[in-house]
Amino acid sequence: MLHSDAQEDEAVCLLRELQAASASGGPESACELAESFLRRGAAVALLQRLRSGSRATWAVAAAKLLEAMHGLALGRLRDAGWHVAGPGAHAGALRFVHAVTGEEEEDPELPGKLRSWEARLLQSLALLAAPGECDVVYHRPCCGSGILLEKTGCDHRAQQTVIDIVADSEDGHGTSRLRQLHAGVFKGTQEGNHADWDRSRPPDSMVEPWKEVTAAGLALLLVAMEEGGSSTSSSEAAVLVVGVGAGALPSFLGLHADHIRVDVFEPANERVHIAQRYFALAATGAFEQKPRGKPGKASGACKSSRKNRNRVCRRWFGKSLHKGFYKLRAMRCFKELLAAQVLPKLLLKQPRSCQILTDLPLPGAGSSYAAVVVLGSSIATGEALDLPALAKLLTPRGALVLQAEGAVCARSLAGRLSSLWGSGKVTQLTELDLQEDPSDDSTAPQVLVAGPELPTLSTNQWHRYLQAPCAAFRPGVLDLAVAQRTRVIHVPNLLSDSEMAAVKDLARQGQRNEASVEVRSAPTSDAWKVCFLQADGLFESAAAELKEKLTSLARSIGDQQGWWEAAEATPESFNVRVAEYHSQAAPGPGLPDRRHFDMDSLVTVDILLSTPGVDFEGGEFSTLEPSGALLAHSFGRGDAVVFNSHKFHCVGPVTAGRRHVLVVEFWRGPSRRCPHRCRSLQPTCPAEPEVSSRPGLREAARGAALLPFRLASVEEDDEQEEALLGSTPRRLKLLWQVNDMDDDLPQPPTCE
Ligand SMILES: O=C(O)CCC(=O)C(=O)O
Ligand SMILES: [Fe+2]
Repeated sequence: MLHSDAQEDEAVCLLRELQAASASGGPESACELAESFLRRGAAVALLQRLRSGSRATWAVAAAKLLEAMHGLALGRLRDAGWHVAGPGAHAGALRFVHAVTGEEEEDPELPGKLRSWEARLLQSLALLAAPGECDVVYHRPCCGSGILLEKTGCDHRAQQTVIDIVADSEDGHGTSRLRQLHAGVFKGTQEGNHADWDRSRPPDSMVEPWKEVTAAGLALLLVAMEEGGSSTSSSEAAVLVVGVGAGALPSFLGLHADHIRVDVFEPANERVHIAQRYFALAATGAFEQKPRGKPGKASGACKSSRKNRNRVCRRWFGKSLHKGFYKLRAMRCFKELLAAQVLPKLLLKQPRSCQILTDLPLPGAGSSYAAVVVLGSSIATGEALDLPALAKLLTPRGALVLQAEGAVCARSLAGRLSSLWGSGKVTQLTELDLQEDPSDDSTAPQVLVAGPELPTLSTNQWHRYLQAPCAAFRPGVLDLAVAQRTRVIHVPNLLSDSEMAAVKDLARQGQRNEASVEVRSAPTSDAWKVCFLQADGLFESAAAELKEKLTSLARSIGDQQGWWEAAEATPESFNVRVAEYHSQAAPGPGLPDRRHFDMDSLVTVDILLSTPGVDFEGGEFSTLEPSGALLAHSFGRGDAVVFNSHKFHCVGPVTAGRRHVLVVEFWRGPSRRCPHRCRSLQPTCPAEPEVSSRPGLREAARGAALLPFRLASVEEDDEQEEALLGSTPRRLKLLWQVNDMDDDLPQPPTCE
């Protein structure tokens, strides 16, 4: 990009201004000045000029300005006790340590007034200023072309920026590249409201934040319900996505639901161009601007079959993937070649293209959609949305799925949707967050779903329409909210001394197989070790009687307590999922997460094998009750606590000695023999011994294409009293679970 001397001067002038402010008014006013530069869109412009390198003076001034701004933020943080400890876990982040408390934070709070996004951006400027770590690959300012993009009345919303961040990957092997799309003023690499694509993964993996997973999940569910309702219908199911963004949702649907037609309404050619060229969106349609160069360099999905990868690896390297491929890891040039040119062309499944529409289709013109999805910050405020027009595009059972930005926007959108179909046909969704304080959802992302025949949202529906076709069994667990109201049953003296000795002996045998031991306190310490006794069938072969005893105990308690529908409880569908021998030495973390639960299991039997107060101190087992209080359950050596696996439970830190427990989880699936806590809903787990030794079986064990996530829990938001009165929409909290089936398989080569 050409720039005039006037613009060149601008960088130098800004720098002088900043230096003068630092010298005279102190860091406070210098920080304010720096923030005002950022508010006016200076960061990307500075970075871009820095990269251009052709104008030495300009580049030097830009670098100095970025460094000076970064220095101001660091000075402020240092004053508050925070020091840089190194790169953070995420590309583009720094890790800070507090000198007094020792706390580690990627995003420590700056004291005083500096809590804005500008402050956060100031903190990450080091990355932007360090050559080679960050690249602006596309930038189109919306007004003006100087560093300061300010134009009266312009909020720079139309500005589009694509940046690449190159940083050390977590495993320390080379680098990983993160690509981000920012609409509007660049607010820093850590800011939430942008598309994030880790380019070592396929573009559909951009569907990760809760709101996107929710939109994708609802779209799939609505389509499946539609198809389920009229199997004779000849017309193909369709979804309309309003606004292309980085193309994450259409890419996802095109890959995981390639029988669905996906239309994308996007009148701005430039946005389609960005999604195609920089985010590998496969698109067709009568939009004007064709992408320049090769579309989507690293396009496609790493979901290709291992067989395919091996074929290509043999062709290119004369070796198969399993035998020695990883030795080539160090050869970066190979990796780059593989990632950029070989894999996309030869290996990867091509997603079905979406169709770009530059005008909304006319109602009744042959297009009706099971779901119309509106995501993205620029339209999420909803003002400009013609909801009645979108509503007319729905099939009779279809629904609108809208992202709302914050609670205020959600309320106003809900009001507008209610006027279409009545408040009973609108549901407001937020995240069921197990980690965070559940009382604070004012800033949580929200998704609204509304339609003339709004479907019931439940894990049962999800299972029936989307999971059942590719899962061998239904977990049949209680929804979380119901499970919290169940009781913990104390069974004194369940195991005799000799039975406990036998368990310890079993653990000694199990520990010989390194693969069946997991260090849960890693990387901080090795205080807490878990040995999976069911691995290789050890638990069932060497402890058959004990297994029988625990199974019948767990089953009868569950029956008695009503933890499942009587009709579901057949003896064949109640088996040991995992038998864990835990050993935790002081100082050990316990299991601090108060909302931890044993997902997908029905009953957990937890047997204490050490004497509290003698063998160990601390390590108290508690449950989080619906009242919000922690209820401690004291149990002695040989005793068991038996509880519904979906009830929240936790363990206090072990402060002295060593605590041993045997934790056995039962589920609807088959008895597992794999060396981990299995998450596969297939008849066999890919990591089971006989499966992993036979590649053919292994492919089969993965079964039909599973979606990468599923609906794990739906909780009614009972804090919302008006909802009960029927004056506001229903509010539900959704929890999504990752279906990471490939956990135990060798990872595909990392692409750059
Ligand atoms: O240590 C315990 O008593 C319980 C452990 C547990 O809940 C788990 O590992 O899931
Ligand atoms: Fe647990």
